[in-house]
Amino acid sequence: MKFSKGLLQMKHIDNIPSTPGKFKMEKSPYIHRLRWHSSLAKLTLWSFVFLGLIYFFFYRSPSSFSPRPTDLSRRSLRTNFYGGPAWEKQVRSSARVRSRNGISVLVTGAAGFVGTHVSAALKRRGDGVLGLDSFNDYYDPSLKRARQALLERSGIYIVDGDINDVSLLKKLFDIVAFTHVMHLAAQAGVRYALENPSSYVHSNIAGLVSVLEVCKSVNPQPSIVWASSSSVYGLNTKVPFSERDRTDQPASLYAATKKAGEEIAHTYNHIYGLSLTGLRFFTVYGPWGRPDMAYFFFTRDILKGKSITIFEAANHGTVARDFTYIDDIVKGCLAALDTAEKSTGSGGKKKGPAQLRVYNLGNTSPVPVSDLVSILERLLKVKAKRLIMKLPRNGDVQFTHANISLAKRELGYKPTTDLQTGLKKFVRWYLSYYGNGKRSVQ
Ligand SMILES: O=C(O)[C@H]1O[C@H](OP(=O)(O)OP(=O)(O)OC[C@H]2O[C@@H](n3ccc(=O)[nH]c3=O)[C@H](O)[C@@H]2O)[C@H](O)[C@@H](O)[C@H]1O
Repeated sequence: MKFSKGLLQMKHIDNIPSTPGKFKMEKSPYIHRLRWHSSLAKLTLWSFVFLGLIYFFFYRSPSSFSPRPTDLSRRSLRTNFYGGPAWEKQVRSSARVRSRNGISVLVTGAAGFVGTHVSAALKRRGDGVLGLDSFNDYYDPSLKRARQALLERSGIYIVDGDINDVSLLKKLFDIVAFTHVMHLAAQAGVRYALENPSSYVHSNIAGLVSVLEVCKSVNPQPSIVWASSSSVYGLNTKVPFSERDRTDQPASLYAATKKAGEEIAHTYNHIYGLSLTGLRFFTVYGPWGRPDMAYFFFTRDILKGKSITIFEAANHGTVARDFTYIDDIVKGCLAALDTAEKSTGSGGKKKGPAQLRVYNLGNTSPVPVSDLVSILERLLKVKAKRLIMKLPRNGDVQFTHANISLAKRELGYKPTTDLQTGLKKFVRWYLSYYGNGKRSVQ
């Protein structure tokens, strides 16, 4: 908005010399010079006003007083102030371990879909949990606030802040010596990268680096488990996808930033001895899910009687996903935290080799998107208005299928929920959350 106002003013200034009659030769040269001088003075004045406004908006605005977000097109250009005894007490209490051998975990993206479920599960077992979330408006923030309210009821506090805010992260580590970081804050969604590419760089690359920078410099260093993605397999055609397969042909910027994250993890492990585990999630779904995902907005649109677009590959080829239920993913996340070895560095220096792992967390049984729609139709008892469309080249891949033998062997990961059962639970939640008419579906 500030930009467009500025541009409007600039247009206005540009218009002055061409004001009708301004340079008409029939007027006396003296008058002409006088007018010309006064126009020049006006132009100079307006230029100063305009430059002043630019200076005020871009250099003196409140957002510049804290570490400045790198992405000016982003939604959260606000500054939060943290601190004070009451705030610190809340942070400490939320992160307090309440069971023997419990861990204290900083969960980034705690108001997100996976973050909420993981935080709740950790708290249930007596681990200490502190959440961090920027509550950005990539999708309806009121859903994030509802998840926050849910977590608050079980004593989990979510700090409202950005992972790029290094001073905030440091402050949190000053208050609590977290043993683990569950880093789930990210810009998700494959197709949105066409609309807002910089948000992916801001969260998935700059944000990851700022989390790792702080983790490497604190003492003791925490162990880190973080969310990578099945999308790193990109255009691979060999299925099922194994961790040993190539990941150098991403189909979306989202995938490219997750792949970059895996390389960045390698660097911080190599230089600083950080223990790092990346989890490649396969299309996670379930209650409290993300409204930008197909199963979620298909449900909304089927109920509204709106048509839905189902993608198909060339020659009527099937588009399928290894849809993975949230409870299975949570088990995988907890197992990754529990098997994470300690980081080996201190004072920002590596003292020995540290653990570096990557696991597929999928369901290992892909389902065509058209079958997903049929299941939803049965559960909702409404016929979908299907529009079949050729898979656009917008970041989507045709097929995902996880080989989970490594996670099975090393994490004891064993998914137990099929799509039919998982969607039943999702639909039940969806109807209870949106169905009473109090909340609008956005
Ligand atoms: O595993 C991941 O790493 C990613 O999983 C998820 O991506 P996807 O698997 O693409 O899920 P999602 O958008 O729900 O589309 C599902 C299916 O519906 C098809 N699809 C989609 C939209 C539409 O209008 N029509 C359609 O057929 C579409 O072609 C696809 O086949 C996360 O969003 C992402 O953040 C990341 O975590």
